[in-house]
Amino acid sequence: MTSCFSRIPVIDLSLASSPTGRADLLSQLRHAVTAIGFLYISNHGVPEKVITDLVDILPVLFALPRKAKDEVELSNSPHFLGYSKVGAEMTAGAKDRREQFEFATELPDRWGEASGSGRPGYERLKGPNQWPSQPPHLRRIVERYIEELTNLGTRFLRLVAESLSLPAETFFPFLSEQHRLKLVRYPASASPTGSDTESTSTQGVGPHKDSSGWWTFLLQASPPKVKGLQALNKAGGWIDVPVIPGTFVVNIGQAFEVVTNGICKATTHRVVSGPLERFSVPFFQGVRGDLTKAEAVGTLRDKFASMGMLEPAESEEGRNIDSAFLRGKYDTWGEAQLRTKIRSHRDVGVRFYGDVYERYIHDD
Ligand SMILES: O=C(O)CCC(=O)C(=O)O
Ligand SMILES: [Fe+2]
Repeated sequence: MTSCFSRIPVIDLSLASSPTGRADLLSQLRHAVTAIGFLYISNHGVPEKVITDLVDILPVLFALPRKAKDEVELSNSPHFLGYSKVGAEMTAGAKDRREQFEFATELPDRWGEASGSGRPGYERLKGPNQWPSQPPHLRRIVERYIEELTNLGTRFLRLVAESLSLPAETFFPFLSEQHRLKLVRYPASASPTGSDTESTSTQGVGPHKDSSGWWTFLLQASPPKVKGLQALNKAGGWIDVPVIPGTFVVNIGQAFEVVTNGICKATTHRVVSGPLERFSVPFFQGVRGDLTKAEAVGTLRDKFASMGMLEPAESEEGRNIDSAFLRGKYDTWGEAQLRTKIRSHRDVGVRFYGDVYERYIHDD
């Protein structure tokens, strides 16, 4: 259950290799994943240069002329990869004020091959990136970062499993070969002189639970004076998640909430833009498209029940998880995912997914 937390814990992953620190780490992690759903990790093992290369290239990338950004527009891509301009996305019924480049693990488009016919439509979410030709080295830097975060994600999942008293590799069978990442820029919101931050703040991204992955590993790529990210506690309070250099913010996505029968909650969060421009890089660990609801909910239920984790008071909450995947009419994670993508990028839906477009748009 997401508790009434007032701060987000910082968990030092280097304790994992200390014989005395490991038990401490696992107990801190267990509390963070079952009671908060949001945490920072420090000493995470991703080389500093891999991170600084990415952070340094963001202002250069976003300073590209409009024409260069439009050449890699997301609407060209059946895989929903590429550039989206400010205002292209809506969350919680309002327009988000951010621009972004979306990339993923580089994969061939197997759906489009003759031998791929008959594959489900969601397989088409996998495919090649659209790489802008400038700045130089962008592709190398992003690919290196994806590689490191993929490995971090795997190491982290082992620890989470252990913290829940499960075998270390419990969550691996749910993973996809594709992980997605966004390079995001929130423009500074206009700030009339003398007015306070609250009245000039705008929706960078509205309140949401992450729907596109398993776990999210977020790099806040701006200095600590730049605020914006907030997580919602059980009392309805928005708790600041300030920039802490050297850390990633880690939070639970909806599929993980489903697989853990609601024991680990996907915590609602948002970004409120202020007077300073802000950059961030969320990395969404991918979930296997053919994961069914029955498998997602059933695999661990007996295990959790036998460990006494699904007590009667909690089980109802666990079974009523607020997840589009469970509530929707589609049986696989891949279909639920494709539907979400088409509904937020309708031009891509019309252009590449004509066979399901009408059904996905009108099925609420
Ligand atoms: O930019 C951030 O700090 C958070 C972004 C986010 O929550 C998202 O893209 O899902
Ligand atoms: Fe998010």
